[in-house]
Amino acid sequence: MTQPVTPELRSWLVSQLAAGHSVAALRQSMRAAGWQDAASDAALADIERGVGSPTLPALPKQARPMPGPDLDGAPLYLDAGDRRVHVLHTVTHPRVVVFGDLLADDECEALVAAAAKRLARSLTVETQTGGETLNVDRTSDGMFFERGENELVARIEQRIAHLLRWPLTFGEGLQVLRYAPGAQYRPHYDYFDPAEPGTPTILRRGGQRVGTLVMYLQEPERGGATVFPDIGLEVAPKRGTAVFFSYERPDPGTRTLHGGAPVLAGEKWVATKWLREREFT
Ligand SMILES: O=C(O)CCC(=O)C(=O)O
Ligand SMILES: [Fe+2]
Repeated sequence: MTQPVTPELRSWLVSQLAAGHSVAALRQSMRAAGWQDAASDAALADIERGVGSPTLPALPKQARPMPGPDLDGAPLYLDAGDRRVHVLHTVTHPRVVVFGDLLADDECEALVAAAAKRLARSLTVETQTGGETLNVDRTSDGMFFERGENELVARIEQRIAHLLRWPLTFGEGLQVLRYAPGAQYRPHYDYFDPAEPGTPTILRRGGQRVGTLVMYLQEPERGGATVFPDIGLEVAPKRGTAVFFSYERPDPGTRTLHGGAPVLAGEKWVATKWLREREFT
């Protein structure tokens, strides 16, 4: 006999997910409350897919959990667990939020230093082997940290999970990019293009990307804004500041086209955190 999944249970699950609880934690609480795993899994799977079922009325579209800060009451500051973050600028469609003081200067410097070592090594390897094909759309150099790789990375990931109310385990590892003068990242979407043949394989690791946080670690002297051509927004790459945006479906209609404008002088460093629909493994 399968237990019925009531609309109340469903909305409770949605709110718990939105509050940042992991699917694993919810499954455990449901088991403790006497739910059969099959019933929990069915409810969670339906919510993750954002669809209804015969026993489960479909949720209104806006109820699908998405990452994002709690802007109720138009706060000027947000509690990110271990840090008070400034709300500098918001856009509703697409959802864009610019945060000030998300990272301390010494955190930015330490991330750059740790990434620089790895970047230097990977550049050497590439020169020796002939390297990967040059991507003309992105002329920056990049590396990835493992999730929770060191104390600093773990602390920043925890802060982001708190601020954006999205489980830490749904995030990809932090990516660090360095833009030398002249380097840029042409406008693109961060979601995986459903029309690309490789996309189904990529999606097995945690579903689509649904949100992006670009954190500025080192500011160039000129240039290097993060630009959103569809909405005429340019975010200055100020150290410690970050821009967040989300996209509830992999579609240009989300107006999340964005890029890194060419750096005109100096060096720009950013760290990007991409958020997936589900646990990223
Ligand atoms: O460097 C920037 O301003 C944008 C970076 C970006 O779009 C990305 O990492 O996906
Ligand atoms: Fe991007």
